[in-house]
Amino acid sequence: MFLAVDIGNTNIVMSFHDGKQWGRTWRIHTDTKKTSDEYLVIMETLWENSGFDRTAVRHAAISSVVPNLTRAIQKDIQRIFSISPLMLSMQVKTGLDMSTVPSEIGQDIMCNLAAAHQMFPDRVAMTLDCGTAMTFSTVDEKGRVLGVAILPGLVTAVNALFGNTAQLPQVELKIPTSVLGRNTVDSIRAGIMLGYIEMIDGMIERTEKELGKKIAVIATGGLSSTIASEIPRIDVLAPNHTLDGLRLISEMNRETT
Ligand SMILES: Nc1ncnc2c1ncn2[C@@H]1O[C@H](COP(=O)(O)OP(=O)(O)O)[C@@H](O)[C@H]1O
Ligand SMILES: CC(C)(COP(=O)(O)O)[C@@H](O)C(=O)NCCC(=O)O
Ligand SMILES: [K+]
Repeated sequence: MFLAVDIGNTNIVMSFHDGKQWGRTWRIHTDTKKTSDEYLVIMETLWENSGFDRTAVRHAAISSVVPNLTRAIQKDIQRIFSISPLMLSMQVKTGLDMSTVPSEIGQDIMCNLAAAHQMFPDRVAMTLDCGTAMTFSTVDEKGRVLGVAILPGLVTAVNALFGNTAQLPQVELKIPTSVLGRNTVDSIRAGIMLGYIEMIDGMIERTEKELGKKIAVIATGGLSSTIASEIPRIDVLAPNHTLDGLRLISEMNRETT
C-alpha cells in the first residue's frame, strides 16, 4: 500500500492506495500549534481503528504547504510505518519540465500540475484547486508549467468579510436560485458562489485567449464538487487529484528512494 499525505492550510489529508484505488482517507485539522507527539497520538489512534496491517504500507510521500508541520508529520510517518516518506521538493522527478517550475510554487500545486499532465498528456491542462486558497495552475502538452493564479478560497473569502466576530449566521455555502439575494445569507451566497462561478469561467476563457487554444480543466479540493456542476467548462471533477499527483511522483522516484 501507498500512503499519500497532503498537508494543506485547513486539512492534513492522508489516504491509502492499494494499487487500484484510494481507500480509507483521513482528514486531520491543520493546527500549527500541535506538536509531532500530538499528531502521533491522532495518527496512531486512527491507524489502530482502521484494523490495517502496518507492514502493508510500503511507500509514502508527503506534500506540504505548511513548513512548520512538515518535519513533525515526516517523523510520525517514520515512527508508525518504519519507512522514509518521499518529501516533495524541486529535486524530485515529477514528469514536468522542472526548468519551467517557478521556484516558490506550492507543493500541492506541483502535484496538481503533475497529475494534470498525466491525465491530459496531449493537451494544455488547467487544475482548479478549491482549498483554503483557490488556485489555477496550467501545464502544456510538453509538461512545461505555463503559470499559476492564486486567490482566496470560497470559505476564506467569507471569513475575510465577517471574520470570527460574525454578527451574521454561519453561511452554508450552496448555490442560490437567484443572483438577487433578498436576505443576508442569500446575498452572500449570490455574491460568493455565483461571483466565483463567473470568475472561474472568466479565468478559463482568459487563459484560452492568452494561449490561443482550448484547454482541458480539472477541478479538485474542498468545495469543488459544489461548484463544478455549475461550470460546464470543467471537464473532470477529480477529488483525489492532488493525491494522484503525489502517487505519480512517488512512483517516478522509487528507484532513488
Ligand atoms: N464538505 C467539505 N469538504 C471539504 N472542505 C470543505 C467542505 N466544505 C467546505 N470546505 C472548505 O474547503 C476548504 C478546505 O479545502 P481543502 O482542499 O481541504 O483545503 P487545504 O488543502 O487548503 O487544506 C476549507 O476552506 C473548508 O472550510
Ligand atoms: C497557494 C497555496 C497557499 C495553496 O494552499 P492550500 O489552499 O492548498 O492550503 C499554497 O500552494 C502555497 O503556499 N503556495 C506557495 C506560493 C506559490 O505557489 O507560488
Ligand atoms: K490543497
